[in-house]
Amino acid sequence: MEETQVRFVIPASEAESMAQKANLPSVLHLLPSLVPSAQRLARTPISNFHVGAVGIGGVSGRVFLGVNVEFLNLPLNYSIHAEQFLLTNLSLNAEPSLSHFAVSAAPCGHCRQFYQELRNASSLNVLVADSDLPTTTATAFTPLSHFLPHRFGPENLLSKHLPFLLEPHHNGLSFLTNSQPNGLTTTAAANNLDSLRYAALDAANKSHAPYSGCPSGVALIDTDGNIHKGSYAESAAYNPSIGPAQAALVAYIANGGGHGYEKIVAAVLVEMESAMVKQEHAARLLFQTISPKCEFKVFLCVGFGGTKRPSSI
Ligand SMILES: O=c1ccn([C@H]2C[C@H](O)[C@@H](CO)O2)c(=O)[nH]1
Ligand SMILES: [Zn+2]
Repeated sequence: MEETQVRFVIPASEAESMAQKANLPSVLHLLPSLVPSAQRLARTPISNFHVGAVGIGGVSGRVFLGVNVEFLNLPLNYSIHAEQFLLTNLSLNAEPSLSHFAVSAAPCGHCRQFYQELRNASSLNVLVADSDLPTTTATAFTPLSHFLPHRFGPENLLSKHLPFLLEPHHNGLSFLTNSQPNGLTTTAAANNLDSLRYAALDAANKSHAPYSGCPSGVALIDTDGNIHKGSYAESAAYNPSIGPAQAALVAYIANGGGHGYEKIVAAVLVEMESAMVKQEHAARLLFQTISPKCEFKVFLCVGFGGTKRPSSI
């Protein structure tokens, strides 16, 4: 498919007309056709292996893209998989469900696990749009349960009455009184400190952290004065979780925030004072490494923490 500037979120009406123009029978067929365009947006300084994932929102019909992102000079577990990027992109655009997605290579075990956080995990339709596969396999959506038949998931730990990933969350967090640290020194960032703090608090309130009860959020600002925010999202299996700093970088990339990261001038993390799981050191290291001049501040909050911890046996 011809493209120069495919965007990370495509409105439903535009997706419909793209499908019609390309003579495709439905928007579902558009998903694999956009995978190569998504792949070109991947940021892979380490592997040079470009993964693209393209999904459709179950409620709005919008089409969302995801790409893999690797960071030089950091451990590999700071990387973001295309499938995780895709879910983060849905979350930051308040899309409450994903029904189908196409991806350029078979999703790894870690992504199969991360997708268990969705209420419709078993019936989520996946298409591996790998041009090396026989066409029969390459054109069929298959339920995620086929890729991960014997699953470990949220219901092993929690009640299904709690919100799943992508469903609306409000963690009831507010700032600790008198928790104002020194202001940021960069003028643009200092002028926007309140907006940044509240954007990070909002992101923390939307965080999916039912397993630890330690939600968090990050907001960052770039040299154009644009604010990008991201919410921490946990997995029942812990390790495929996505940190709040990575989630904010997904927003930065998806909003067209520029090629490198040196435009990021300040970042604010909001997390709970009493948190057992803290993001501060990991987030600071990430921003320091990718944008050495970026100022990084932490604001503590209090609150219910959103969801219940798993009960012990
Ligand atoms: O399911 C997968 C497997 C791998 N990758 C990325 C991670 C890394 O950037 C590169 C090589 O593993 O591909 C994904 O995005 N999704
Ligand atoms: Zn993966």
